Amino acid sequence: MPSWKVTLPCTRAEAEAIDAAEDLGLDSAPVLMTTEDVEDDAERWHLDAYFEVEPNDAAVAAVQALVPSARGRAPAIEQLDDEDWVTMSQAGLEPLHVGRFYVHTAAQDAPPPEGARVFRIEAGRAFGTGHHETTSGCLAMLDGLADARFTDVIDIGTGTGLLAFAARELWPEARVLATDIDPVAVDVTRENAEVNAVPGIDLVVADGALADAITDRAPYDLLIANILAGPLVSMAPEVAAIAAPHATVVLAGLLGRQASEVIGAYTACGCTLEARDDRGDWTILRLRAGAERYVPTAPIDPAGRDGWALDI
Ligand SMILES: C[S@@+](CC[C@H](N)C(=O)[O-])C[C@H]1O[C@@H](n2cnc3c(N)ncnc32)[C@H](O)[C@@H]1O
Repeated sequence: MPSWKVTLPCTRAEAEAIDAAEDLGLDSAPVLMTTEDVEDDAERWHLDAYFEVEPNDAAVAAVQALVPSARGRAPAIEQLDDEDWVTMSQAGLEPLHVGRFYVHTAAQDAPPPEGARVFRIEAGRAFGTGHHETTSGCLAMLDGLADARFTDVIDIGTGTGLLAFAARELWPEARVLATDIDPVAVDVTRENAEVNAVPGIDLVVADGALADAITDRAPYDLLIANILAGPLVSMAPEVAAIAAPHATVVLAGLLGRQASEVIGAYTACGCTLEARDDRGDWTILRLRAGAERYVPTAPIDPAGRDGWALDI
């Protein structure tokens, strides 16, 4: 999770021109947020850039370059603890209504729409209040599959658990396994499952899809992974290998310009593209696994995955 913040004042025009997922050409891409501050009846704006690692001089310079009006001003650089980030990222988030799902955080208590399945999601130290385009896009994609029948579901990179909970709601008979590389996310998912009275979510801390706890219960007929383009590409053979013939695969976390590379990686493992939803800079893909179970052509070594650092 992001843990450093670089702040600079900016103008409204600069704020409006800044894109949250702007590619600054850095190894560690920041999340950018612009905020309007009202002080003494005057309109002021500032830019916050959240980094997962301490920003170096090049990273700070890249942020400064976004706001020429702040030339000569020293940026405020602050280290955040996880709770600070979470509080900030949840503050002001409006409840979200996607298909039959209504998602809110503890900060909002407006009455939900009648008939909606309500999830109160605390991100804790994990990702996924539903407000990111990737999460809401996956929710919409799952909601659109409500008439399908699935018996074995896996949510790889579950974050707060929200997508696994939606799957549980849509397919009450299915076995649902939620995994994350981050043990904190698994704890947060367990807590959220309790708060929302979501039964029967099995949880595993695992990197990718190679762990015995995952492969032992393969194949899965619905696979969901909202991670990032690099890991999605390098994980394609292991994800395809746990998919049942004709399984549905929902992928997110990729930018639109990365879609062809991700689609190519899964096509090479027997999948075909069925649907694509572009939301802002982000793209959600739905693919169908091949008619026969995919067998990787070479043994997969997670330590040998080479796509992780790719800026594709
Ligand atoms: C963008 S968040 C998505 C969270 C949630 N599924 C959602 O849609 O809101 C990506 C999650 O994937 C997890 N992750 C990253 N790399 C992973 C890997 N190799 N294996 C499993 N999970 C991974 C991260 O810890 C994080 O919780």
